[in-house]
Amino acid sequence: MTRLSVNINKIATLRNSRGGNNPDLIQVAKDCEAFGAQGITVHPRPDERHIRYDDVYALKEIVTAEFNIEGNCDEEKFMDLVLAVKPHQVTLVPDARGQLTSNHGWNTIENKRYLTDVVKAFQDEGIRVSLFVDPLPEMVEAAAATGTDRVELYTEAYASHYHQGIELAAAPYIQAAEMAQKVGLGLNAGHDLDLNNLQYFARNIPGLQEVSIGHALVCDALYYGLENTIQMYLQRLSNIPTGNEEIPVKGEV
Ligand SMILES: CC(=O)[C@@H](O)[C@H](O)COP(=O)(O)O
Ligand SMILES: NCC(=O)COP(=O)(O)O
Repeated sequence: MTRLSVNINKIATLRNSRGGNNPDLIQVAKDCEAFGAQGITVHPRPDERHIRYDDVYALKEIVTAEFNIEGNCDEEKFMDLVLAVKPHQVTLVPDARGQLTSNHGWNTIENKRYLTDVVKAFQDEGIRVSLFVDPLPEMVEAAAATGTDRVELYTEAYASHYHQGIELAAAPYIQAAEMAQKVGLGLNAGHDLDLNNLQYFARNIPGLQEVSIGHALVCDALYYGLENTIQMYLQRLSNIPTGNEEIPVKGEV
């Protein structure tokens, strides 16, 4: 079954908006796990607009499910943080400092040499590496040459076009996923996935191991409550026909 990693960035956004500790990010992470989340994802950005670097150290002490840290390895502080915290997984995202949110994947062809070195630095510390990429088979194929364990498909285009034609919206992701299988990469996905678009995606993308979902899930929790909402997302990921079992991946840590 595709695993659900809950991104708690927006919990930190709400907390920071008043300068106190409400909502308590650490307690929310514990509760997300208790409610069924199979992972916790955070994306500490250089401006610490939501997740602060200190949060990551505190979360490391309490997260018992998969801990996934996202960020840009161009930032030395991010590299140092991840190598110190040693999460289960690091997802490398080529975001510039001023971006509102993540909006593109790596050019794994142009950045092959650089990413190869970075991937090794994390793998040498026992950290699984996932590269955030657009749903382009050539970017997936080139990602494999860096030695990465997985790629994460950037799903904003799927979410944006889902309503105009679901098969057409999913087609590039199926092709990218088939390339991932061909080159022996594990497969994650994320960005703008929600209760409406998730089930079709999970049922039709071969080898999908993990989705990380935050913004829509936190918005849904305002109406349905956090426990209910996590259960609703897990329900979208359950009863997936076999054939989407986790694929053992070379170098998987
Ligand atoms: C990499 C990705 O697509 C998202 O996880 C992103 O990290 C969300 O960041 P914000 O929560 O800052 O929009
Ligand atoms: N990698 C995607 C993620 O962690 C959450 O993205 P979103 O659901 O907040 O768009």
